[in-house]
Amino acid sequence: MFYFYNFNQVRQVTLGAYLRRMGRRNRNVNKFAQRKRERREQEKNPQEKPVGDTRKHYEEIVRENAAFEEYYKTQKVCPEEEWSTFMKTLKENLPTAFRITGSKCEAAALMNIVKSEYFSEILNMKLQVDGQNEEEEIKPINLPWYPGGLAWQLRLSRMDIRRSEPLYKLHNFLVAETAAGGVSRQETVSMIPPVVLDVQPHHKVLDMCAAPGSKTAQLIEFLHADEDKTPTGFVMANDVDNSRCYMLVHQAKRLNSPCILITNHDSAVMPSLVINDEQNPGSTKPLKFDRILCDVPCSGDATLRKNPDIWLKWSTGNGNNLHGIQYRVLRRGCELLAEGGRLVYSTCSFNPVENEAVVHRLLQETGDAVKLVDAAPMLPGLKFHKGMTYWRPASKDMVFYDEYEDVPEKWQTVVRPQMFPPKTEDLHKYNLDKCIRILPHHQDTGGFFVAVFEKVSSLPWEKEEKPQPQTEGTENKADDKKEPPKKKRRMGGFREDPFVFFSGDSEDVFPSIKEYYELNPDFDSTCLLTRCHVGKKKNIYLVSPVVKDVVQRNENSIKIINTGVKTFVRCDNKNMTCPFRLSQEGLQSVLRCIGPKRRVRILKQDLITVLQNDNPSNPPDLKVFSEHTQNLVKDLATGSCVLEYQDLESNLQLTLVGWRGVHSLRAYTATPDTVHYLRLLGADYSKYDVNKFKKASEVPDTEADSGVVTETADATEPAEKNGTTESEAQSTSS
Ligand SMILES: C[S@@+](CC[C@H](N)C(=O)[O-])C[C@H]1O[C@@H](n2cnc3c(N)ncnc32)[C@H](O)[C@@H]1O
Repeated sequence: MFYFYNFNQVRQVTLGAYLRRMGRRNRNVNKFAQRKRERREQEKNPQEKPVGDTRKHYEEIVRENAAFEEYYKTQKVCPEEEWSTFMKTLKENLPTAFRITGSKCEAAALMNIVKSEYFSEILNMKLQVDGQNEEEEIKPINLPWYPGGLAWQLRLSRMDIRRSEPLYKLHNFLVAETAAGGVSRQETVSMIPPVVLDVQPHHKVLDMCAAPGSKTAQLIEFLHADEDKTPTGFVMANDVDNSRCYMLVHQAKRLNSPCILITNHDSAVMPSLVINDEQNPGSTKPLKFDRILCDVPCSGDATLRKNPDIWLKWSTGNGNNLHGIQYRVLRRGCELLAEGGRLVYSTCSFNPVENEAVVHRLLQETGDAVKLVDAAPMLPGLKFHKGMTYWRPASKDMVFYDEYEDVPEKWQTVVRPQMFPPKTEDLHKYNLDKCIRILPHHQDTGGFFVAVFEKVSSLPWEKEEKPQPQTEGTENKADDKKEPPKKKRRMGGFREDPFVFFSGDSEDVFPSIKEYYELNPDFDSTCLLTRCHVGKKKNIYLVSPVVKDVVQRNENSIKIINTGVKTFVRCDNKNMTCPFRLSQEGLQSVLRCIGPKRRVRILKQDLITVLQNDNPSNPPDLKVFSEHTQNLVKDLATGSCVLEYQDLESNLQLTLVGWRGVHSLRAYTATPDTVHYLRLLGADYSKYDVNKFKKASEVPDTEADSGVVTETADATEPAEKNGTTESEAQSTSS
C-alpha cells in the first residue's frame, strides 16, 4: 500500500537515484519514454497513483461504476443497511495518516512536538467536507491499535493543506520528518499487516512483495524494538520489479539498519536459501523464515478513495486474472515459512476472489499443516467485518456462478474451480471468518483484507522431501541435487556490484580505522563490506552477522540488490590520520564499539550552534563554544568524531557525526537530519525552512507539492573540502 504524497516522493527520488546509477543524471530525459514507462508501471500496479499531470484530473473523475456496485452488492461485502454509507465513503477523499518512528526517546520527543506545536493549532479548525456544504472538525485521532500509540489519522486531504497556513505547516513537518526518518506517512489500513505479523528482534522475516516499502519500514522498526542490541534476526525485502527495488533501498536507507537485505525475484518461485546451522558447526541448513509478509499485487479497488481513476476501469476481470499469482506467492510463502512461524496475507481489494478464495485454496491444499489465526485481539478498537464464507465468482460479462459446473466453456480458463467457496458442510474446516475485512466507512480509511496464518507442521508435499545434511561448500544445491551444475545465471537485466566482505582485522584499511576510533576487540570486522573488488575502498558498509551469513552463502542463487548501512566513508584529509570518517547512517550500529577518544559530550547550546551552521566552508570557530566544550575538544585530534548530547530531564539522547577542524567544530549531517535534530532541541531551524505556504499559493498545485518533496528528500550532506560527499548512491548497476 502506498500513500498519496509519499509515493511520489519515493518515486521521484528513486528515479533520480536510478538515473544517477546509470550515469545519466542532469542529461535530457526522454519525456515520451518516461511517460510510457509510467503508464506501464501503472498498468502493472493499478493500486498506485500515477505521477505527473494526471493527478489534477482526479477531482473531475465521476466516482461511479455500475458494474462495481452490482458485483459487490451481489457478493454482499457489507450488510444492506450499511451499503449507502459504504458507497458514500468510497467517493470521499482519503484522510491523512502517519506514524512516528525512530528511537524511543526521539519518538517520545517528536510526539510531544506534534501535539503541542501542530495539533494544538488545528484542533478547533473546521473544514468543508468534500462536495458538501457541511463543515467538519479536523480531529486528529490516535489509532488505538497501533503499538505505543504512535500512529495518527486526521481528516485532511491534499486540497485542504493549501487552505490554511497551520495545515501547511503540518504538511511541511510531515514531509521534512519523513525524509529524516522521524515520521512515516502511510495509509491507516496499510499499517495493519506488520502489526499482526508480530515481529520480534530475533525473527528472520521475509517481505515477499515489498515495494515501495512502507510495510518493510514497519517490519524493520519492529525488528529494532530493543534499541540496546543489534537484532539477531533480519528482514529480507523482495520485489519482482527491479526499478521498484530501489524504492526499497530508499526506505532502508532512511532507517539505517544493518539487518536488511533487498532482493529482486518473482516470489512465486523464490529460490530456496541456506543458512549456517548453529547446531551443527560447519554445516548449513535450509533457511526458513519465522515471519512472512505476503502483501500481494491486487486489483486495488479498496484504494478507490486514493485512486479514483479505478472508477473508470474497474472490471471483474482484474480480480479473476490476479487470483493465480496471488495463490502461487502465498503457497511459496508457506513453503518458506518455518514450522510454528506466522504468515500474513493481505490485499487492498474487496474482492473475495482475491481474498477468501485464495485463502481457502491454500487451506484446502495444505490440509492441517497451516491454519488461520484470529488476529483481532492484536487490534484493539479496530472495526472490521469477519471474512466471507460465501461468494459468487463472475465472468467479465457480469454473469455470476454458484458452481464451477455452471461456467460456460468460453469462461472456464478465467473463472477457475479453485475460485469457488467451500461447501456449507466443509465450512468448519477453514474458519474463513477469522479473516479481517476493513471497509472504508468503518473508521474513515481505505479498505483492506488481512488473513493471518500459522504453520503448524510441514506441508503435505514437504513431508515427502528428505532433508539432506549439507556441509560448507555444498550450499545451494538443495533444489538441484540431481541436476548437473548450472551455468551461473545472469539474473535479471541488471548486474549489481559485488558484496566484498573484509577478510578480517588484517584487511588493508581496517587497522587504521580500528586504532583511530578505538574499536573494541569484539567488533567483527568481517561484517564490513565494500562494493568493489579492486581499487580504493570508498564507502564501507556494515551488516549484522546473520545478514553476512545469508549474503555469503546465497549470493549465487539470489539476486541481492542492496544490503548494509554506510558506516565509514573515505575522506583523504591530510588533517586526519585515518582515511575514513564516520557516516551518520551507520553511526548507531557502530556506536557502542567506538572508544572514548573520539567522543565529545557536547552541551545543548553548542550542539545547536553546530547544527545551525549551514555553510560547511565556514564552520563555527572553536572560540564560540562554551568553555566546557572547548576544554573537551582541546586535546581531540582533528578529524571525524561523535557528538553526544543527553538531556537528563526528558531522557533525550542525540548522537551525531561531527568534525573537529583545526580551529572549528561542525556537525556532519544531511539537511533533513539537521532540521530533525534542531526541532527536537527546540531550536530555531527557520533558515532551512522555506515558507512554502506562501510560495505554494503562487504556483500550480502539482508543482508546489512535488517541489517540496523532491527538494527535501534529495537533500545531501554538504560537500567536504576534499570533495567527498555523502550523497553517492551505494548500489550501482551496469
Ligand atoms: C501491493 S504492492 C506491495 C506494497 C508493499 N508491500 C508496501 O507496503 O509498500 C505489490 C508489489 O508486488 C510486486 N509484485 C508483483 N508480482 C510479484 C511477484 N511475482 N513477486 C514479487 N513481487 C511481485 C509489485 O511489483 C508491487 O511492488
